[in-house]
Amino acid sequence: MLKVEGLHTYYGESHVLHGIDLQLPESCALGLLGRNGMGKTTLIKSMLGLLKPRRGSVLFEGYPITRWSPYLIARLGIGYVPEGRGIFANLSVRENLVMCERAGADGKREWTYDRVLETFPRLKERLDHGGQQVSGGEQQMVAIGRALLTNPRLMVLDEATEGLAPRIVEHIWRVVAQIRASGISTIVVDRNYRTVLRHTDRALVLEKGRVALAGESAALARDEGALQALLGV
Ligand SMILES: Nc1ncnc2c1ncn2[C@@H]1O[C@H](COP(=O)(O)OP(=O)(O)OP(=O)(O)O)[C@@H](O)[C@H]1O
Repeated sequence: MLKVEGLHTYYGESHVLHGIDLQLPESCALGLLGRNGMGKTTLIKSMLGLLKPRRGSVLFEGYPITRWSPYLIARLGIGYVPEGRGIFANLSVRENLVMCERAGADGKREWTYDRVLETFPRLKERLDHGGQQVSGGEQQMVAIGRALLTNPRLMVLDEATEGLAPRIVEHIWRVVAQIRASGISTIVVDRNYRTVLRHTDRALVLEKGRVALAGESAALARDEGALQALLGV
């Protein structure tokens, strides 16, 4: 479904990604791990057209999407929940959701406005609130709901549980599990690596813009020593 080869990305002269390779098969959940500043968000943005890699290639469903515009990449069926959520402050919760509702690239409409509200019942009482008048957890639910309403084939979640209360974090992981069970491929970035490994099939650990470790999540979870060396504080 997704294939990244030899990706190099710079901010000006600062060389941040040093030749990343990754493959994501259909219906696979991939965890992206690494300490702060190791390049996870840069990698995601480089795959989604938000940053232009200087070298390397990205292939999604057979389309060579390297350097395509983000909106064209999104239309191929990628739902993105960005770090910081990206909620439109001047739109209500309802408007934030409704504006994104559309059939997927395959014509299916499995995720509807009503289904999103069933998944996140708290939002039902907040529909007329401004996008940024609601709590951080509710904003995160809007961001996830909005991405699901595009009926994506691949969901990318960058730090979706960052700074949220434990009960909300659990809820979000349950929704991630539902998304995964429904056959949508997922890429998940999160600080809690043990939880990421429980919710994914494969994972890779970035260190200074390079893949330091990659493999099946269950196998990686048994290698606590290697994980601590790369991710421990
Ligand atoms: N806009 C930018 N301009 C210059 N350097 C940047 C910019 N954004 C990120 N960087 C640098 O690129 C490197 C990778 O950052 P990135 O945000 O991809 O890391 P990350 O693994 O996602 O970490 P975090 O969890 O902190 O978001 C860091 O050294 C960071 O300082």
